Amino acid sequence: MKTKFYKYQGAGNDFILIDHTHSTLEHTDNQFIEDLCHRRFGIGADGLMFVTKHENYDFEMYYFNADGKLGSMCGNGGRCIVAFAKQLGIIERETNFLAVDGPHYARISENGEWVDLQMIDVNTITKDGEAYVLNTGSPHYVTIQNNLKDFDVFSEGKKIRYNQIYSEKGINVNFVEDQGDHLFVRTYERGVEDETYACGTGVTAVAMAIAKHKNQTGHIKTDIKVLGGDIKIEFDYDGANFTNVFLCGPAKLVFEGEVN
Ligand SMILES: N[C@@H](CCC[C@H](N)C(=O)O)C(=O)O
Repeated sequence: MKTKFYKYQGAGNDFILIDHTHSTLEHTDNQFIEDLCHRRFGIGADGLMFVTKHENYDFEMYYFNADGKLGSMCGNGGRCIVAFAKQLGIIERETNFLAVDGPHYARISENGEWVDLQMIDVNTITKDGEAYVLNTGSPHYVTIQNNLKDFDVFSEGKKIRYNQIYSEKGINVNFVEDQGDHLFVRTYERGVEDETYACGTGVTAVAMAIAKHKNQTGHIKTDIKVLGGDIKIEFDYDGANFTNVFLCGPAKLVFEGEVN
């Protein structure tokens, strides 16, 4: 049987999307998902998502990392699945949907190519040496790095992700350089086990860590550059809790096709 798929990207974080609204998602073939995400032998993607029906929400998001395993929240994936739900006619320009970390509100721009996604509130940031560790739907490690353009994100990120503290559960590792009017961020992603062009929960974690680092409070807007484009983060921070958190950026259909 052939399965129709759609390929989306959000700031270069790319995903395979499959409409599964006709039936519930009871079994998943994790090897097949890994094969489809493979960049040489498959379609190629950082992850794969199913959109399914839900009684109390517009839809439910199921996200798998490129390794074929069920992931934690994917922010850029969340923005792409919202654009996909609009393409399928499930929603108009606003939605409330369910993901692995709970309900999310999102709104789509008039041209359909920019999605603002509300993320979970965060009230815990810990430190690991000079680095910040927090969960924005997925676990993140944030560390400041000078000359980030020339830094070996793959090797250094992998070392942290697989060190004694994090190797069992894994962690996404973000390196950030303050470039004045914006932050430049590069991320080593768990589940892809490589650097990706963008990580939505990652840049959200970075914006929060930098606000804490600089002792900023109030309504904070952060412009972020990643390898795949530009992302904006907004939240309120009272010195302890991050609320009204929005991850805003592009979400675009790249191509569609069928797999056997
Ligand atoms: N690319 C994602 C993060 C996806 C989750 C992650 N790889 C994990 O399971 O740890 C994003 O945009 O947030």
